[in-house]
Amino acid sequence: MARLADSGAPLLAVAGLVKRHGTTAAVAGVDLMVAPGEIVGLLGANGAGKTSLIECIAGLATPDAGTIRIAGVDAGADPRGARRLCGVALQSTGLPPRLTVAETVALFAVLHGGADTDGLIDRFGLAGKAGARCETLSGGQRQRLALALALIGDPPLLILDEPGAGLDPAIRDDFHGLIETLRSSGRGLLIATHDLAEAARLCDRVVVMAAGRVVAAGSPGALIEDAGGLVRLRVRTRPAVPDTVAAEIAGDARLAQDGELMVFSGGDLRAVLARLGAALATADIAIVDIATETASLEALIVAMVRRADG
Ligand SMILES: Nc1ncnc2c1ncn2[C@@H]1O[C@H](COP(=O)(O)OP(=O)(O)OP(=O)(O)O)[C@@H](O)[C@H]1O
Repeated sequence: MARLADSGAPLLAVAGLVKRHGTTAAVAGVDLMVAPGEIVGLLGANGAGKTSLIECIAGLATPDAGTIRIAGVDAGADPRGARRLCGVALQSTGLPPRLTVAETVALFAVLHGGADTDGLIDRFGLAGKAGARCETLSGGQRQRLALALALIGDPPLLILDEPGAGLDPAIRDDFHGLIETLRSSGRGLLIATHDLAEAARLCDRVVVMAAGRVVAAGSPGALIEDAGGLVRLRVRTRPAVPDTVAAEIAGDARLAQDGELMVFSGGDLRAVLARLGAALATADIAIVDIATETASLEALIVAMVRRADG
């Protein structure tokens, strides 16, 4: 694992992937990479093709075209070899209800290659539940067990489906901490999520899918920046800036002025900031407060998905 992580080669390289269900192209030509020590978020509306893509990568479905390489192993040529390098925690992977946590971990260890099963149970805070049947676990305990099972065989690539779904905020926070530890160990993680706060917190990059294609990719911050970054600029001065000067500062941006408060929106707000600095440098007017608002990742993705669907 460490050697693979150190090599810098992608842990996942998907190229030109197509997956059809009948006449529907659920995945219509997708390229995707995950590097060692990177968490990539897979976002998109219901039906965008995320599950179909993940099922192909996890070896649960056969693509109609394209290639998948996991830590350098071509999944088309060596599906079993590729599958061993990829740990998967899907929502649809049910836990065996009547088996205990320890029995489940032992069973997966037999199926996927030996592991320090007691160590894994401890590490995921499940030692107190080792003898409990899976059907009695809470949502958070189930998620932790699913992640522990995905790690059996020490795969360098992990695929997680909605990892924080249904968890209360404190437990979700702990769980996110666990995921970050896995990233620091050099693993690559691909996370499908509808939770944009989760994506913004965890992901180094996000890939947005719509209608089977990738419509945007980049770091959460870069996507917001590309989409215009600043959406509103609120400036309070003392005394108020005269109307005519305020209009010059606004340029092509909208301006709402109420005494000492000016709110600029809708134009090139970086240019507004520059003109504001220049205009006030020579006037006897002080800036009392300045606040910026940026687009949320959520608003941005809703807009992108609408654009791609329309
Ligand atoms: N087994 C199937 N048979 C027919 N069509 C399918 C099948 N599985 C998925 N599809 C279709 O493929 C498209 C992509 O579905 P997919 O489940 O991959 O999307 P998704 O992004 O995972 O959605 P969600 O967020 O709702 O889970 C949808 O139009 C869906 O109806």
